[in-house]
Formats: sequence, C-alpha cells, structure tokens
Amino acid sequence: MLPVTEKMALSEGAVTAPPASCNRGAVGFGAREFGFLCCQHTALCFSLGRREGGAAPCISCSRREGGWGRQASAVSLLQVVGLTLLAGGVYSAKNGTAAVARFIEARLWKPSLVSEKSRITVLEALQHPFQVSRRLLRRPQDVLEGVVLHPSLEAQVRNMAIATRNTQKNHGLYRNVLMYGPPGTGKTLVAKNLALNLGMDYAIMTGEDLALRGREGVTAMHELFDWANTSRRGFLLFMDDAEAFLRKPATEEMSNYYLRVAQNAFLNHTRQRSNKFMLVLASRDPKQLHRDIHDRIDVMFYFDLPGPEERERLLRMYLDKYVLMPATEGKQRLKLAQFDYGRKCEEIAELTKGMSAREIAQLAQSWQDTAYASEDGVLTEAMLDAHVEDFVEQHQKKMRWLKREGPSSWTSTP
Ligand SMILES: Nc1ncnc2c1ncn2[C@@H]1O[C@H](COP(=O)(O)OP(=O)(O)OP(=O)(O)O)[C@@H](O)[C@H]1O
Repeated sequence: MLPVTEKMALSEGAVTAPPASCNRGAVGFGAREFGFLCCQHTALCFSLGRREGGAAPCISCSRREGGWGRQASAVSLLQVVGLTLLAGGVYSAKNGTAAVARFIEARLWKPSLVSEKSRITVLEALQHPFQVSRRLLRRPQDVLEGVVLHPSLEAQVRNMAIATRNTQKNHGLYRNVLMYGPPGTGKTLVAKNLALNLGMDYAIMTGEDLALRGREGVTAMHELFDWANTSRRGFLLFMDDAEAFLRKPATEEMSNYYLRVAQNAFLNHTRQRSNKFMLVLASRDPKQLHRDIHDRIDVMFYFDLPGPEERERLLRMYLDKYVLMPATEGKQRLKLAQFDYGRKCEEIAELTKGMSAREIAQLAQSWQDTAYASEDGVLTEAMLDAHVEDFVEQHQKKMRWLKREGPSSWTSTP
C-alpha cells in the first residue's frame, strides 16, 4: 500500500517526482510528462494508475514491447471481454440450437424406447388424419372402463384417479406408483385408462428393452425424459417389467457397466417428484427392485389373479364384446346359438381357476375366431365348451413349466 500523501498527490495529477516507494527517480509522475513504462519498469508505479500511452518507447529503458500503460491495459481488458463474449455467444448459440432441435424433435418423433404412446406427433397427424382424430375423441368416461378388478383394488384405483386429477388441477407434484402382481392382470390397462381418462399423455416402455440397449441406453434415457418434460397436459410414463432394468446393484446383470450408468441416469431424473410426469412402474417381482427405486415409490397396488367373481364378470364382459355385440350388430357373419349365457359364464368361471384376465380375454377371442371359421358362422354351446377345455389344458401345462423353473419365474404375493 502507498502512503496516503503519495496517493493524494497522484490523485491531483500534479506530481512531478516519483513517490518515495518508487525507485525510478528519473521518471516523472505528472500525467503529462509521464510517458510509457515497459513491464520491467512499471511494476510498482503501475499500481498508482497514472500511466498513459503504450505505443511510445519506455521512458526508462526505451523498450517498446510489453507495455503496461493504462491505455494498453484497457485494450487488453477489452480483448479479454471481447473474447469472453465471443466464447459465450458461440456456447449459447450451440446450446440454443440444440434446445430448438430437441423441441422440434420432441414434436415430430417419439423416443426410441417408447413402444406405445398417446401423444400424436405432427408427422402422424399428417399421415393418418382420420385415425388421429378418432383417437383424440376416444376418452374413457371412467378409469375402470373395460377393467375388472377385485372391489378393494377398484376402490384404490378410483382414489388414485381422484388424487391425480387434483394434482393436475393444482399443478402439484405427481405421485410415483408401483403396480405389481402376475402378468395379464390389468396393470398396463389401468395405467393407460388413467392417463386417457385424465387427458394426460402417456408412453409405455419395457425395462427389458432398456436393459438390452448397452451404451445407447443412457442417451435413450435422457431422450425419453426430455420428451416427457415437453408435455403440457401431464405425462404418465409406464415402465413394464421394471425389475429387468431397475434391479438391485448386487445382481449379476448389474455388473454391466452401461446398465449401471443408465440406471443412475434414471435415478437422477426421478430424484424428486415431478409436476410434469408421473412414473408408473410395473413389476412381477418387486423384491428385485433397486432400493433407491423403492424410495421413489409413493403408492403401491397389488394386482392379483382374478377370483371366481371377477372371472365371471370378465367372462360376461368378453362374451359380450367378442360374441354377443358383433352378433347383434349384424355387421359380421357371426351368430350365437340359444343357451343360457349367464349360467354358462358361471360354469366356465369355476373351470378357469388360476387363469389371468388376459387368458380369459384370449379365450373369448378364440370363440369369436371359431365362429368366423365355421361354415354357418354360428357359435354353439358345444364349440364354446371345447375351447374352454383346450384353454384349461394349456393353462395347466404352462403352470407346470413355470413351477419347474422355480418361484422366481412366477411372481410376488402382496
Ligand atoms: N383386470 C382386467 N380387466 C379386464 N381385462 C384385463 C384385465 N387384465 C388384463 N386384461 C386383458 O389382458 C390384456 C393385457 O393386460 P395388461 O397388459 O394390462 O396386463 P399386465 O398386468 O400389464 O401384464 P404384463 O405385465 O404381462 O404386461 C388387456 O389388454 C385386457 O384385454
């Protein structure tokens, strides 16, 4: 620091002698007399801030280069600022372009991980205008439309729908959901119905697909979340077979480096509940899920195999959908012979014990196929019974195979 007197004298610009602390006595310090000092001779005096020039030779040693005069320092400061601004400009232009590209991409394409989605891209709207408008108009009136569940689970699903609607209205944070239970019990169906009923976008992906992506998995994961975050209506992201991707780190598959990186990327994206998307994970065996995933789950629903009453309701619903309705509408060549349909459904409900709702839907579809394949298009009671017998046999065979593979090939209980 300079003595106060020197500072005062300098600030008045009238100093002709150097300050006592400066050993360059030959150099005048008045703003006018004082010319330029090279780097070597300016170290101390520069701190006084009275230099001028920079183009002239150093008045102490006549060197021209490396000037530290005020003008020179101002020029280099300007250069630094200029270069910084230029670098900043290039960087923001690059990022801005990438953001615009991502925005356009999100509206034109779907991420590669998504197998099914509700969101309509510009390309799709242009390619299939009629299908798209029909899809836009289709909206289930009830979250449980076309779904048969145990009454207690039905009540829980309804409550979740009400809570999600309120979240949507209040721009709150969506709850993350885990649906678990045997395959074909309606997990995907309920998630889709929930999204459609609430007017949310949805996308369906499978954990296994992601697990098999290798190094591409991480990019695909970021792409997916970027896409989900562009939704203005709220987004439901459904991951089927979640345990294939989000399994515990100790398991054999997790020795795969890329899988671990993709899993971390997923955990990062879901670190906090979002007001943009709702995560719905479906798993047959939630015990295998990563611990951190359990931390992210707010609600869990167990989807069990249908009991006798649900099987009967399913049989009535699918007989109606695949046989009675087409028969009464008369659009297709299909008729149903006369017998007591209600009693028949009760009987079949007993015989189909242990079958999933999907297997029951497939059974009813097979009745329709047989009727179409028959000569007169009439589905008789005997034809119906024959199919039930086949299905029961197939189901028992599948169960024997699965039992041989061990309990892990099957599923968790609540
Ligand atoms: N609870 C249900 N009520 C009515 N139909 C159902 C039900 N569960 C399944 N189905 C029928 O089975 C099909 C497949 O069901 P869904 O995909 O929802 O099962 P899931 O539990 O997600 O099984 P997975 O894990 O194998 O995908 C549905 O499209 C529907 O036809």
